[in-house]
Amino acid sequence: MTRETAPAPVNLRDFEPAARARLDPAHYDYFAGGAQDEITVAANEAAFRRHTLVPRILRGQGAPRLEVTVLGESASMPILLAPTAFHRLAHPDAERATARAAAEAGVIMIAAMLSTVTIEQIAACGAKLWFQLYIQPDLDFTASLVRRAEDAGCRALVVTADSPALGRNERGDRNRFHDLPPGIHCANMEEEGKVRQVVLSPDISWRHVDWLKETTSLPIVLKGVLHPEDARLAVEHGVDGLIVSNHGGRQLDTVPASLDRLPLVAEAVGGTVPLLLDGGVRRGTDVVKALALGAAAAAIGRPALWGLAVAGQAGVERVLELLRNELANALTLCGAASPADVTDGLLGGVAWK
Ligand SMILES: Cc1cc2nc3c(=O)[nH]c(=O)nc-3n(C[C@H](O)[C@H](O)[C@H](O)COP(=O)(O)O)c2cc1C
Ligand SMILES: O=C(O)C(=O)c1ccccc1
Repeated sequence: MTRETAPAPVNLRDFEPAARARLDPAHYDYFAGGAQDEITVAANEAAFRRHTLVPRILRGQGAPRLEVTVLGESASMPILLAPTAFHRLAHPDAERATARAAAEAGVIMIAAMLSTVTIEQIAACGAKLWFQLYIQPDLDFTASLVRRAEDAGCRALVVTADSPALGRNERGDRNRFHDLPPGIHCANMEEEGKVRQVVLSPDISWRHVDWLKETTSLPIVLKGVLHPEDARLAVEHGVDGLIVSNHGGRQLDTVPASLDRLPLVAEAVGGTVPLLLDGGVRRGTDVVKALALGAAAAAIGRPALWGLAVAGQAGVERVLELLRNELANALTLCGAASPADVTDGLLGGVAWK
């Protein structure tokens, strides 16, 4: 028997080839790719595979409850949508489809500053939102973006700190993909009919974090923390949460897997601020491992884009539903009643290096 249509995706990884079949190859490469040799891209997923889980038995805990509260915001499960740029490349409904899916699933969406519809349009879709910011050297402009995010109802600011320059994506070079296609632009950067250039500035420093704290009363989450000393500095500077992240392997290549940095960062902050983890999260068991190593929640980047490319809002919803079901099943099989019930006692160590 020959199949006339591809089988429906049954897990997050299945969404990638399905998305690839629908996307312009240059756009697929932009989403999938990482810096240079993509060693860090591979390391992120590999790190989850190395860690083992040792379930507890006969705990009679019933079906697990998945709800969590992160920085005062409740969510239906400990999974967020990581900020990713340019959703319009994946689907005409763009970030609106992603936000509607997040609203439906009850998860927090971290809306990227470089979205292809405005933060106000995203906010109208009903999801719990945090706003991701690349601090621009023009602080008046940055402050105006912060005001817009506040006014739109965003409940935290996620400051991406791992991007003093853009990483080197050679797939983009090969494809000569350096500009957005006509009709697609960074909607938040539009001013009087012109679109401002985005600056990833090597001048951004802790001074800017201090400035931002004076500028907004929203909680500030620093994204891209890998060094325990930076985690300590972040707490000293009054940051409210950290995302342990290597930007999905898209910035400096040969950086270690974010999961492998999580225990060091957790030790450095000693429970003073909540930690989130992104990079390579593809399975419910990955989320359990992130929680066991000290994260309050995990975020997914590319899988949501694959869902968006395959079926718009419904595709992102399906990605979240699959991950939710896997997480519930993994927690049940671990004998854990809730995310808070997950400790490093469930970890069996690293199986191989
Ligand atoms: C296509 C794409 C665009 C991204 N754009 C941004 C961005 O604008 N700002 C940001 O802080 N991180 C950005 N990221 C990084 C994600 O927030 C996240 O750290 C990463 O995707 C997590 O890894 P994963 O894709 O393996 O889940 C982007 C990632 C991808 C794949
Ligand atoms: O692609 C990315 O990962 C990203 O963060 C970015 C940064 C600047 C411009 C476009 C995307």
